[in-house]
Amino acid sequence: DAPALDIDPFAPDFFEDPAPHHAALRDAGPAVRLTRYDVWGVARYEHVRAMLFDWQTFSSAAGVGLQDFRRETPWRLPSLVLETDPPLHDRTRKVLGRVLSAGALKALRATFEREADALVDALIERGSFDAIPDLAEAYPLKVFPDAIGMPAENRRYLLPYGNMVFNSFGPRNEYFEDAVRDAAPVLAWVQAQSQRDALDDHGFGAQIHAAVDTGELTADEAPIVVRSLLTAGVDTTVSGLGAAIYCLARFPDQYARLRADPSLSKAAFEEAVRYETPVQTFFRTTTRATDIGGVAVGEGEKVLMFLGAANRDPRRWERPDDYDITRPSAGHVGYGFGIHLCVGMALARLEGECVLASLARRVASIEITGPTTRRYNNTLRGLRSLPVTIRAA
Ligand code: HEM
Ligand SMILES: O=C(O)c1ccc(C2CC2)cc1
Repeated sequence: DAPALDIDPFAPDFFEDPAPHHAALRDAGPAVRLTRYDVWGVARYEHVRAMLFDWQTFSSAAGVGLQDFRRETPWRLPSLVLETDPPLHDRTRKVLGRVLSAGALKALRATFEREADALVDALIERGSFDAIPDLAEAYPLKVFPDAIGMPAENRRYLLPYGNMVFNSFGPRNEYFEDAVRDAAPVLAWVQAQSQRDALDDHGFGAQIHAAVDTGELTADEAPIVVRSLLTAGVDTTVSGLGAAIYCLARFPDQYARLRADPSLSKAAFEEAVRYETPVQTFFRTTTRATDIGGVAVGEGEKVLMFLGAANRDPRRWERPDDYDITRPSAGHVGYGFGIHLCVGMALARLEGECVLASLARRVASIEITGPTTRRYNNTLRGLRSLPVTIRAA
């Protein structure tokens, strides 16, 4: 019968070094029974990619976490994009896709570049700092809430809220319990911040609420669609930027290549997203009996997609464990694929490109000069601390 493993993908030894567990999962078969949670796990690139494209068989509407919304009350009101299937998904995604389109973001490029240069110059003055709070967190927390149209105060709730939600996709373990301990003020703030009157007239928030005036969204839906940006728009790019800085600090030959050609900053960010896969896992729920690479899977089963394992699958990637900024990393599943492909991808890439280009032009070297500690979260992969010393170019 089906291959089975007793691993726990939501535990410290998995978080600290997923590689051996990912290899065991890929090698055990196309789909593996995760006996600890009584769900399926899929880790090979070929099958993860196929699942992402087959939304009819592998649905998001029962939630993309371990919780099955058909059987349990969701921890929060479900997202109207992430946790829906067509046709509802089509309507809400169309609004977000327009607001966050590469064309819409052109107007932000100059601001994003200026903010990156200002932050990097200030960090050069300091010389030594912690690249996670002082750079990976500081930059998205400055540019993204501005782009949404949020007031300057109260941005401190964005990270705690993201931490809760990304933990809520996993089991109700200590990481979830710790994250939701004092949730009330944060949840109240998110609800208030998503309302039309809490957002300035020009940002992404106002543009989403304007879809009510055109009848594309109802007045009740708009705040939930805005909530999607508050949820997914910060903690993800924090992890992505942290991953990129960590890669460039660990692999100085790659940083030297970037220094020689700052136009490689977009590729360097993308390869970090493949290499570290900031969003490690998501679930789907089967809508019918099916098979994954010949392994029979029943109807109503939760299937965990290991995006991080797929992005290191030797069946798909040459030298998968090398961080190589000249590799063609197109096709990685770090942003998902198919109808739920990350709608904020262009924004994330713009942030990554701006920060890495500023570093490439202004900073001669990035050295890790203290102990790194990892953040434990049920979905997000990232460091808690990355002490570095940088030298001006
Ligand atoms: C490096 C940064 C990011 C990574 C790695 C990332 C990753 C992902 C992944 C893997 C998905 C697919 C989820 C699924 O298939 O169930 C996704 C969807 C999504 N992302 Fe991103 N994301 C990033 C940045 C952003 C940003 C900056 C925003 C908002 C501005 C955003 C908003 C969303 C939304 C709303 C969805 C749901 C789309 C849908 O279901 O149609 N993400 N992201
Ligand atoms: O719509 C949402 O609330 C939402 C929450 C988390 C994500 C993760 C994948 C980045 C995406 C969307």
